[in-house]
Amino acid sequence: MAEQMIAVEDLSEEQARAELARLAEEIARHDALYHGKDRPEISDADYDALKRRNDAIEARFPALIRPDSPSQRVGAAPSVTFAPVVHARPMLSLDNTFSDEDVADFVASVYRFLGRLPDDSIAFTAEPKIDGLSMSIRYENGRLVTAATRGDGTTGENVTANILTIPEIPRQLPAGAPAVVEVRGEVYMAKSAFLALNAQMEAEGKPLYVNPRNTASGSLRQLDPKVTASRKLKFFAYAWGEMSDMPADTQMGMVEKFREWGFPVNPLMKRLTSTAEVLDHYRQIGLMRADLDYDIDGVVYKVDRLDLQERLGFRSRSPRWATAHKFPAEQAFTTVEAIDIQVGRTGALTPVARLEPITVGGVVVTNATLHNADYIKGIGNSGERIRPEDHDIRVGDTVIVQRAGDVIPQVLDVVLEKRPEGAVPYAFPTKCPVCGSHAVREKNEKTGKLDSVTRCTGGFVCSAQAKEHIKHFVSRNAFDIEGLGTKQVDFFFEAEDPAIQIRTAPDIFTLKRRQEASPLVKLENIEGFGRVSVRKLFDAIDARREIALHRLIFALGIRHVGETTAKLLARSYGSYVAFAEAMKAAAPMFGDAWNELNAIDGIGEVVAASIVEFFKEPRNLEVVDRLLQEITPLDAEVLVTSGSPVAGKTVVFTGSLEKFTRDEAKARAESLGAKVAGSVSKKTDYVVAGADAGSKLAKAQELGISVLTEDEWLTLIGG
Ligand SMILES: NC(=O)c1ccc[n+]([C@@H]2O[C@H](COP(=O)([O-])OP(=O)(O)OC[C@H]3O[C@@H](n4cnc5c(N)ncnc54)[C@H](O)[C@@H]3O)[C@@H](O)[C@H]2O)c1
Ligand SMILES: [Zn+2]
Repeated sequence: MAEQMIAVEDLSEEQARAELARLAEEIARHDALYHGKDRPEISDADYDALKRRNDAIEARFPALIRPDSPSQRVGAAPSVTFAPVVHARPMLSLDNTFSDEDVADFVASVYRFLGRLPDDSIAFTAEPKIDGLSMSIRYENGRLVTAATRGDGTTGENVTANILTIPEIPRQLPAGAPAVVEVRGEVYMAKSAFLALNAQMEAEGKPLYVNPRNTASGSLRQLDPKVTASRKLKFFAYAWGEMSDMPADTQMGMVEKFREWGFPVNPLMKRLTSTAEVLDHYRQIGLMRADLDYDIDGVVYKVDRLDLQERLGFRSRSPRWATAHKFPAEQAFTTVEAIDIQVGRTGALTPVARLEPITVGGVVVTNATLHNADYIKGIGNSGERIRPEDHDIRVGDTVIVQRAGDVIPQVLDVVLEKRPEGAVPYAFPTKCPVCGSHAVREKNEKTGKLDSVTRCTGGFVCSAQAKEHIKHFVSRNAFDIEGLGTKQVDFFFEAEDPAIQIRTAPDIFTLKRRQEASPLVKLENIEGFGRVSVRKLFDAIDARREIALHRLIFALGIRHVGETTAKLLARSYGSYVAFAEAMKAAAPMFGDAWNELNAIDGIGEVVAASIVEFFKEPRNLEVVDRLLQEITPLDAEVLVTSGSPVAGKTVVFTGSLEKFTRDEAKARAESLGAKVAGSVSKKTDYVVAGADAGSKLAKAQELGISVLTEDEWLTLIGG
């Protein structure tokens, strides 16, 4: 499809002849793949485009129409695997319409053909176009005798044994049905059955099926009817072939008869009289499309009155009284030209496929998300296979792209047959493409497995994340700088002039100096800032040049380090220098510093790893150093855990205490690293009993736990 095609109106006769020959061959090849093998190589939309080009050339050069032209043929030759069935009446295809104008043209052509009938006097039926395969089922004297596929329209394949495995197709018609009845309709596989089948294939480690249509067709055209039976196929009746008697005189009436005879018919079929109504129903069905349990690819319009159908008759491959109004294709094939990495506001590295532009669902798609490293390999979020092992996505691959509703386009699968030689598996970057910091996959706390997301560790410096980081930095529980709200941060971040730009946290504290040094660009002259507000802003910034340690730690925006963790860290290490040194020492993720960090109650391995990654990244340290030239973190009151005789011990206070209140006792014990519990258990280390201690004391004695008086407790903790 990529080669430059000459526009139809510019073709010379010689070129047109050659092009028609090429199209005849190419379309025949796709027909054989699609109808014969159930293995299309191009999307339906691309196929339809080839057909339309063929039609357009033939319309310009009618003399060049070939006997083997795709415009004169239906389907593909029947497979020799099945006995041939010559259809009593041919099984034709449908003309396609793609736009509202096409539909209006169709309606107008019907009126034109039938002679001057008053506006809106011709009724049309509108019903979903089921994406399955058409089937003709013949009944003689009420009994099902043959079932045949469409084949090339004249001769189909005898699949009677397979059709008999579909329970919702009656074997016997009720008394009163005509002697010869050929009911035609669509065999399809419900989406739910398709998903269940694929789930089973996956469990058995077998390759997955591509879509319900091909699977239905493949399931039906099986030599072993048992396989067909296991596939739970379904049927909708909507047309007929030979009928020894006509039981109704409208399309709607015929379908109603089928329903009475026990055939499933589509409930969304409607009889309508104006183009506007018809188009409205098309849109209604379009809205329901995703929720239906079967795939549809359009809406079929048919003239309702059978006498009018007869007058309209047929073209070579389709009736003049019907048309299929197709939905925009939601899947298409295209090639991956490159895989780029986008860095999100939280530092997530998201791979994006740059695609050769393609129309999907009526919209041009040039990019599709590839989610994460696992998705590229064909692994889902819970570690399950979503594509076969060798279907990893590579640059140069031909892929199936899907766009459903407003969802970002996705790459569904890879066409292995089209993988170019030398295509190599995609190597996911280990460094952030924006800032160069190293990127990591975290371990999931619950499962112990690697997180699917790869993240940039340079949160503090990475420009992809910087704006969000600055907003976090100035937020209420961090530096709490009044006058630097979201709007202002956006303004300073986007400012071009270095005198007013804030791109990293230290820039906040140099803003005033830069302003004073800049005679030209003055904040107070910029709309939204007055002299007063500028002075207030600088005051607010200066007021934070001394900052509580936990606020600074929180402000760094280290992943997983919230306010509570920041406080724990501040109280554990006391000063910024001690904290930073310990974190650098913990980098190998073993040894004393690492163990000490993990021993802090409330800090798990994931949090610890995240802090260590932050301090491993020299880019982060460089910015923090610049920040520390501007601010002074205040030391925190250190929580003495090491060297404390009660660190890690569990204490229960009971009875009425005289030397301290319950709250004081608890706070003191906790500051020494002890846990204070409300009840006595085997895990209790000490029970501190005041006067009138009751059941807790008894329990402690029973369990043999040390019981201390208030004084003994004070002696133990050193007063
Ligand atoms: N991707 C490929 O390589 C490739 C190749 C060949 C065909 N195709 C696709 O197959 C289709 C072309 O095949 P086609 O010639 O069968 O034409 P068609 O599918 O566009 O229309 C005719 C068929 O619609 C079906 N149909 C479903 N619901 C119907 C209803 N309610 N009333 C009447 N008919 C209904 C019938 O089976 C009928 O034969 C197109 O969608 C085309 O894109 C794709
Ligand atoms: Zn980065």
